Amino acid sequence: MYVNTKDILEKASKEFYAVPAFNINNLEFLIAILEGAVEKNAPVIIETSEGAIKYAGNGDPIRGAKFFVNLVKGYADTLNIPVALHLDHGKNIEYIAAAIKAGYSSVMIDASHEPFEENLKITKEVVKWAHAAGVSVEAELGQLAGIEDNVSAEENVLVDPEQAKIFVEETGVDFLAPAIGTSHGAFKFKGEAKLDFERLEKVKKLTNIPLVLHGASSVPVKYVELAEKYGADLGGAKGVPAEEIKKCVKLGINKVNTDTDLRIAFLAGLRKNLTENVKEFDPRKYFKEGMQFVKDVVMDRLEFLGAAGKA
Ligand SMILES: O=C(COP(=O)(O)O)NO
Ligand SMILES: [Ca+2]
Ligand code: NA
Ligand SMILES: [Zn+2]
Repeated sequence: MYVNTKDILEKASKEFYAVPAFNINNLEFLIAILEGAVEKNAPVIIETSEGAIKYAGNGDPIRGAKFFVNLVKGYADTLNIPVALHLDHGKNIEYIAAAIKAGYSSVMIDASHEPFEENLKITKEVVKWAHAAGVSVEAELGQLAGIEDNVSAEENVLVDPEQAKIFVEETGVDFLAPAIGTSHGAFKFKGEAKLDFERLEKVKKLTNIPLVLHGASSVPVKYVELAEKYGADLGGAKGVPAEEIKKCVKLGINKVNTDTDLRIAFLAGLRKNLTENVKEFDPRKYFKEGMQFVKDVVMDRLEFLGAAGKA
């Protein structure tokens, strides 16, 4: 069933587990994710960046947002697990408005590159607007390095826990993404992963709302190697080890944004399948292996985040 993201995350926050938020751009990832969540009897959050909405709507945010709401709601309403649809890294007011109007469960307003007061002001506006439409809101404090669609920043700016307390009280935001050292994309960290756990613990204590970990892909070696075996060049790809993410969950992370891992898994399956089946020209056949790998990554993540069985 299609639900509000807040319902999923409040329960997770109370019981100290996390629910993955998987980014999609197309039908194949959506089917693989939802079938993985069904198999694990788990809640799941589907999220689309503004770039995904632009892609699905061929440049029109209203068309793209409606397309995804109908696609996700249509499929989710036939399932017995809670499914939410979230706008990831909302920055462009046109896209945020389109998502709210189309019926997204929640929207992120990402104004974390702005000065604190500006971020607070913009977020407050969006919260008023979204709440009037029954839509929940995520915001971000601090900055992640790395790239993702229209989101890019030179380097990490870690969250200030005291600021987080004020921010949550003043804005009424439903869940918060504190920057604690992760970054977007497949090339995280220069050297070892270093997440600021003490900082995370302080933010949870001071805000006591569901928290979001961005840039949380682990970049599993087996799919990187398989993709490279069939011609990809992902040299130097590195992610956040699952053990580090589990530590974050224990400290109060409840939504874990995962995009890159699904992209790499699908890429590996697609390259392998196309290479091994040179006569195949039915996409329902040559997409299958990539979809299976995406489903495997989804089920593994639902398991280690503690969302399995929580539907
Ligand atoms: O934060 C993410 C995804 O991060 P990854 O690139 O690590 O999958 N989406 O908002
Ligand atoms: Ca940001
Ligand atoms: Na988000
Ligand atoms: Zn992100």
